[in-house]
Amino acid sequence: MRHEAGVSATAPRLEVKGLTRSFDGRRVVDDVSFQVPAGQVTCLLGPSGCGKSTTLRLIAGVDRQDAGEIRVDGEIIADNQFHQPPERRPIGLMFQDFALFPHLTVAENVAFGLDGPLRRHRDRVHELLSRVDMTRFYEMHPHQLSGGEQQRVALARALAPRPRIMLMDEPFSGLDNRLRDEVRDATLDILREEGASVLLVTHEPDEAMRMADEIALMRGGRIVQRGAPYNIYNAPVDRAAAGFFSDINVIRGTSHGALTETPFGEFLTPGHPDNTEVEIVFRPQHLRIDFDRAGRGPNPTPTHGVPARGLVRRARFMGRESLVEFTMESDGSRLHAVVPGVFLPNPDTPLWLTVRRDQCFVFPVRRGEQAAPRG
Ligand SMILES: Nc1ncnc2c1ncn2[C@@H]1O[C@H](COP(=O)(O)OP(=O)(O)OP(=O)(O)O)[C@@H](O)[C@H]1O
Repeated sequence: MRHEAGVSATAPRLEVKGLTRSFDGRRVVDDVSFQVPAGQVTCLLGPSGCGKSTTLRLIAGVDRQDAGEIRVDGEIIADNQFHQPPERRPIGLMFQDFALFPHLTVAENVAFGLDGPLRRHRDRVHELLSRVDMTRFYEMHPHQLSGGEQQRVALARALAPRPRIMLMDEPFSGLDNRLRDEVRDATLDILREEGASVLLVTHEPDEAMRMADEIALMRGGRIVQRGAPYNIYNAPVDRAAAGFFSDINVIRGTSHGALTETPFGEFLTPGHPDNTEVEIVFRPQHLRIDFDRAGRGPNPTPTHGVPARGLVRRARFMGRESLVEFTMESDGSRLHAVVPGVFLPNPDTPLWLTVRRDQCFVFPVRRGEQAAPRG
């Protein structure tokens, strides 16, 4: 590692600044900067192809950036001149195709990244296997283990050299749903106990919300938003960021005097100049449903505004909740509601809908963006 004068004792464990990488003239990682503090989990979250894995590969050192720098505990491991080889970086890797070596036993696999033969590392290997609850498999070979067990051995192997940072690229995607939650939580506990900082790549918002202290949302090679899961979910920077975490409803209107008229009454749209088109975005769980009483709905309230009538298009039971799709009488647009438990009204049932005002996000309409679907 290149040592520099003035390295701060409180430097982040991992710091990435202005990282850029192009392939065939296309920037797939574009000026990416973020930090991972010691002992914390940061998730790079984004759709397929947005540059998450490439970012991870640059940090691992298996690929080289065109520009930018990477520091660990304040010390440069890669910049425009210097490139520390991957095996010298204090970084552990767990990738999707985490394949264990089939001809080595579980213990030999775990000892693989340590210098010298297994007999010199028996204590450390035992400690790691006990931590992942796999000591009884010590002498076995990978083909004798289930997917989840192999995953745990892979974690023990990655942890063996005591990496300061663990890079994980969709490491749980090969596991079935129930096993995944279990392995995910156990892995996180172990990584925290070991004091490793984690950078996890995933395209699944649920996984990021479950694991991350901080989420860095990526799109088109750039980080578009960073923050704690709660903040990213509840204060998305734009419509796409809101829509990445759940279905969303979108109502369009034109702002006049910081107000926008909609079928649900007027919405406050401060900061949007007169005559700009805006989108009012909210999640399906914030669309409230009331029964039709002789052609009337509930009275308007400050929290829910004015009710608007919709006809049920279809309703589906999803297990813990029901998803009801409406066609709005006012303009034929479609809205979705999520209702806890079982609620399966017949198609064409008229119902009244209101929107939780404090759960709405207002964004300017960008050129080329699609309008909400119509029924
Ligand atoms: N070695 C390469 N040569 C050319 N293009 C590449 C190379 N590696 C990645 N790319 C391209 O860079 C873009 C980003 O790829 P990357 O694997 O980083 O995305 P990702 O966000 O991890 O996606 P996924 O979730 O599907 O793995 C993609 O369009 C990919 O085709």
